[in-house]
Amino acid sequence: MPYQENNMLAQILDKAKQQLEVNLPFVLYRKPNSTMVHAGYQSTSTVFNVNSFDEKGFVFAPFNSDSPIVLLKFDEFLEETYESVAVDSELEIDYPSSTEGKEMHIELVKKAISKIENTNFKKVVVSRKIELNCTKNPFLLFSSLLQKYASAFCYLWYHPKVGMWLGATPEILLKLENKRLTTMSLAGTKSYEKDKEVIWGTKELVEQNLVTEYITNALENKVDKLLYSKVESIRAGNLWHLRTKLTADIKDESLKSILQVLHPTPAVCGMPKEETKSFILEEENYKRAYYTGYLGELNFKQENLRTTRRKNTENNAYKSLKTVSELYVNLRCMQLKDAKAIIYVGGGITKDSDPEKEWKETVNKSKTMLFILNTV
Ligand SMILES: C=C(O[C@H]1C=CC=C(C(=O)O)[C@@H]1O)C(=O)O
Repeated sequence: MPYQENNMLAQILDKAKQQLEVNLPFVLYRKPNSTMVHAGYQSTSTVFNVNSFDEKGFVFAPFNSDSPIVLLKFDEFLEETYESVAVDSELEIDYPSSTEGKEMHIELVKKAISKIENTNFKKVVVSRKIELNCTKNPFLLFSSLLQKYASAFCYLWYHPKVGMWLGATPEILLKLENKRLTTMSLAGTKSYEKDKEVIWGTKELVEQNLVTEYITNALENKVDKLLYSKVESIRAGNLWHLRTKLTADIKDESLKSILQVLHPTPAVCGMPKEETKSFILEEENYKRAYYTGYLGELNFKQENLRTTRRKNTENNAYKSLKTVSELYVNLRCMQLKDAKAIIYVGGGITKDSDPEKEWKETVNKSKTMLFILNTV
């Protein structure tokens, strides 16, 4: 059944449509496991950049620093909740049997494996893009994402001078509430199969552990009280991933310095960071742009209503303001451009990678966006 637009979001969507008609920037987004859509609209087409990370707004950052880190400054901000409807989330779709780009991707994976065997590389994430004709309404695509991927961060982002992007990412880069930091190490992929338990192999366990190791080292001198959750399997649409949640208190460090060491993590780049990044920039056959960058709220003010423990006080609640940044890694995303949808997908390569399986993994990852394109 074709996807119907959600009436409860009429105001937010109408305003975004008006922005698009006159080429003005906006972003619509929904956080994981929430039914509230946030919408920010900018009233000029200026491209604002992030430099100090003390700026406030919605940040949209590329994988590499050759594209600007864009900041949407909201002149109007709306929020609306919607009702989620039960959807068939089995994501059974026929992937178009195209093997376009297969040879090239397999060559790239083999090169990455050879680098790991012959140099100090431990892991490198290589990726590709898939271009499809698409004239679908972006607002319908976004509304569909909301219903299909409840546990993802879903967004539709537009700036006339940068482009239009849409995604449903399972990965948080960081959340910083005053000095309290939350991040995650997410890696390792298996297909989701109904009623079947996921069984992880050594390749995925090692691959994910490298990300945890990297984050630990990166944060070592910058935080206190670093704590880890146990490694858990989390579902993201038609896939399973391995995840460890990390929390800490940052020392006297700026958000900028934390981001400098975290981004790009080996969930999207590799180990060692600079060498694997150069490999990606030289050897991948296209430009990632904002895929594997990050996006989200920068320095939002949140009101905290705290209740004091003292009894018999009339005024026993007080308000405090905290500064919150919540940034997600731009994965399971696509760009809408010139009547095309460009889907971006990649995977972590280690010494145990099998090129054919790595190809299949990118095919499976592309289904997150393909499912939306095929059902709207
Ligand atoms: C690079 C991607 O996923 C990353 C996140 C989770 C699992 C991954 C993996 O198993 O390779 C990747 O590191 C992508 O979806 O394009």
